[in-house]
Amino acid sequence: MNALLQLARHTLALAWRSDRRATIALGALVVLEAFAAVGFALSQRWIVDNAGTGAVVALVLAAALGGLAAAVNAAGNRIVNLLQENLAERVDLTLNEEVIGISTGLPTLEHLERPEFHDRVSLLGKSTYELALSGIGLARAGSAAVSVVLSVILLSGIHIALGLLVLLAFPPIWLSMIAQRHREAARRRAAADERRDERLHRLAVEPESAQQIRVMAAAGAIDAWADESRARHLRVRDRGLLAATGWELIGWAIYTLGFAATIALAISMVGTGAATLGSFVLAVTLATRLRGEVRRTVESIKQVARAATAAEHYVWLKDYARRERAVAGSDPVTGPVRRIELRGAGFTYPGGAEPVLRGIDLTLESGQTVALVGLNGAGKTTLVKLLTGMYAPTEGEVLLDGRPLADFDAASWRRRTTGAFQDSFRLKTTVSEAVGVGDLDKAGDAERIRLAIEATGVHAFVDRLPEGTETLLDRSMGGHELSGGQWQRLALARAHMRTDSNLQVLDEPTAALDPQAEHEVHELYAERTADAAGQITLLVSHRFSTVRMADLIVVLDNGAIVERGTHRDLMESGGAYAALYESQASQYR
Ligand SMILES: Nc1ncnc2c1ncn2[C@@H]1O[C@H](COP(=O)(O)OP(=O)(O)OP(=O)(O)O)[C@@H](O)[C@H]1O
Repeated sequence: MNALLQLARHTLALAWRSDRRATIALGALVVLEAFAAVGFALSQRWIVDNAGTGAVVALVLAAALGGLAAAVNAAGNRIVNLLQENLAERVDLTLNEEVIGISTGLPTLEHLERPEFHDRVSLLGKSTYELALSGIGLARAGSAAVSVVLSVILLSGIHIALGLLVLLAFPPIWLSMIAQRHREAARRRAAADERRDERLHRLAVEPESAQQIRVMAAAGAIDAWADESRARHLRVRDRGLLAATGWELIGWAIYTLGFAATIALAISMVGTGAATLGSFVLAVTLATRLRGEVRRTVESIKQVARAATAAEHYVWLKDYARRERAVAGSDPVTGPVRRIELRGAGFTYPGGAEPVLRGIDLTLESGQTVALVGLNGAGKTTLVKLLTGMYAPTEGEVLLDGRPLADFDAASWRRRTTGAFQDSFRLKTTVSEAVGVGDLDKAGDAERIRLAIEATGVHAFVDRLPEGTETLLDRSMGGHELSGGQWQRLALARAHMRTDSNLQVLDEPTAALDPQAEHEVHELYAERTADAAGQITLLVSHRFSTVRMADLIVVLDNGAIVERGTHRDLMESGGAYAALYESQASQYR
């Protein structure tokens, strides 16, 4: 009962937030429907019993009542369906916004590593229709119940056995609830395969992946993997559906037998004179309608049960966000941070068996450029994620001027960080929007955007675009497409927007640039580090010509720091760094 009330509260609030007028209109129509059903049956009895008695007024009133009830029923149904569609679309939008808000409002990105989070978001996304209609489903179940009670009172007046017909409603209702549980459990089991299927199939139509898939002639294989996942999730869902249908059929078989017995009883009562013909018509009309009411109740219950599962995902997501926010720090990062430290820091990804970072002790001082080097998979990007507060270390801590990063409000630390990354995302907006978003406070400042564009060399190709910085970067919308290197430069300009950052991270953002361009970019950031008070630059690169300029070079191997020092120190010590540097330099020679 408590869960039902919670569901009603959540879904009504959602519907209310999405479209007030539609919610009120639907509520009013559902109440009218409850009385229309009984009104129609009563009018039938009065018409039959008064036919041929000369009671014209009674006949006219009975006919008017019948007509009105039938009209409310027919028109009501149609309007309810229309309003429901409309409301469902709006609730869908509201829910999407809320889920995005929950995801982006979380202090770290840890939730994105959790399959359960993705499963619940995707199941919720597929159930917004049910969730939108569940408030109305509950109201309809209530209205059907009122209608059933009124029918039972009238039927019992004819014969108590007819009144008991209502008991027959319980097997289909109860068994349909069991059926629904089977369906939901199957959907839950199928969710991961369903996501994989969708994701793989999407690869074929997204421009970034479609080309590479064709070059490798891998479309068939990827399609086959997607099909395997589809076959698996459909098999699981079909099995659930089969079990559910079986339970529902048993319920309706019991009901149909009872219904046939009732009609037989009503016929025999008219035969023995125990009931008038009008009462017989009333009994048949009510019994028939009762079947409709039971069916309506069963449908509403199904809808509500589906919505209850969706609401459970919704409540889970909200609770998850609340729990995460409750343990997150709230102190704002104010003045420039002079020292960022990692102390005994280790990290294991959620669900991961092995730590990918262990025992990291490292201090970054303001004014320093620190380079991280190491083989693929050594843990460089993960270290960056800890420093930018995307993940909290699972061991040890990150300190800002001696205080744990966990004490600070994550958003305020992010406002003090900036960066460009190896897999920078392609923001397909206008050039100025794609750059301006690097510092939202200055996103409308054309002068600031221009400076960022010029400093990073983006103007060299943007000025040749048909509408300059107002050019739309989206081919699918008739806009312009950039090359891989141009997209990377745009990401660098975005990172350049923020002038009051404390930590700037360059995590291989120049892989697609030519060596000369890369060199210029790193010089630019080194200048920024020297100029701005409190600026710390963290550089991840595989190009040693760039790395050698750093004040401190840190070599990571298999999640641990194995060497640190300046280029000269490390070359003199002749360790891992010197070997890596030599092997790259000899290739150039
Ligand atoms: N989101 C993730 N979930 C689980 N494991 C991950 C995740 N991201 C990275 N890893 C694992 O963590 C280890 C370190 O990865 P990381 O990206 O930090 O390495 P890297 O040194 O930056 O490598 P590269 O030079 O290839 O960019 C790898 O073994 C990788 O498989």
